[in-house]
Amino acid sequence: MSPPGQIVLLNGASSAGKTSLAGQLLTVLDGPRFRRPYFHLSVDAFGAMRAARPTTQLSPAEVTDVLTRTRAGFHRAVAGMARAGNDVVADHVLSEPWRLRDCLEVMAGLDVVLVGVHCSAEELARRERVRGDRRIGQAAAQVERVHAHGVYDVECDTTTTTPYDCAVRIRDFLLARPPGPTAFDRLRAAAAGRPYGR
Ligand SMILES: Nc1ncnc2c1ncn2[C@@H]1O[C@H](COP(=O)(O)OP(=O)(O)OP(=O)(O)O)[C@@H](O)[C@H]1O
Repeated sequence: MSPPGQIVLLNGASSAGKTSLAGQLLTVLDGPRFRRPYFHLSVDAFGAMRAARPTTQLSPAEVTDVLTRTRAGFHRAVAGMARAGNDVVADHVLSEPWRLRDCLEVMAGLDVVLVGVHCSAEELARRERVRGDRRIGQAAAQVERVHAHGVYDVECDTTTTTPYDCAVRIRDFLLARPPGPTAFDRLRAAAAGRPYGR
């Protein structure tokens, strides 16, 4: 079996530009320093795999259970791909604390690079209006919860930066990663009540 792959985990509100950035990353993470092709695993794509049964047939609690299982399965699929030796760009919305806790647990022992994908509230609302398939204001309402844990390895702001330039910023970070604990290391230590450096 190959050595485990790397997980580049993009976290940001809806419309922050995660999908666009992931597409660029798959192109930019190339060349002699990136010997294996990255895969893009998207939480939205996992949702789209579900049978399109009308949710009216399910109680609100059942809908919540389906969505929770979908996301828990996504976390395990991302970890499984990496454990099989694949490098992965995963995009997610860490808007509920359990999602991050679950990723910290199921991705234990793997190299995870946590990327904060930011965007201004005004630009999020503009994108929602253009897309037409998102409720206006939904993304801005998520922002605080999505970034509540406050720790990243690298961050980008898509408000005025193109997906390509954000991808180059992340590539440059990966090529010159500082030594020391990763964001996931620090979040795990904080969860265990022993913050790094104390
Ligand atoms: N850096 C950027 N600059 C300008 N527009 C962008 C940028 N990134 C994404 N967009 C636009 O914003 C919209 C949402 O982008 P995208 O689907 O990549 O976001 P997302 O974070 O994956 O959203 P969701 O979580 O809702 O699927 C698209 O119309 C896209 O073209």
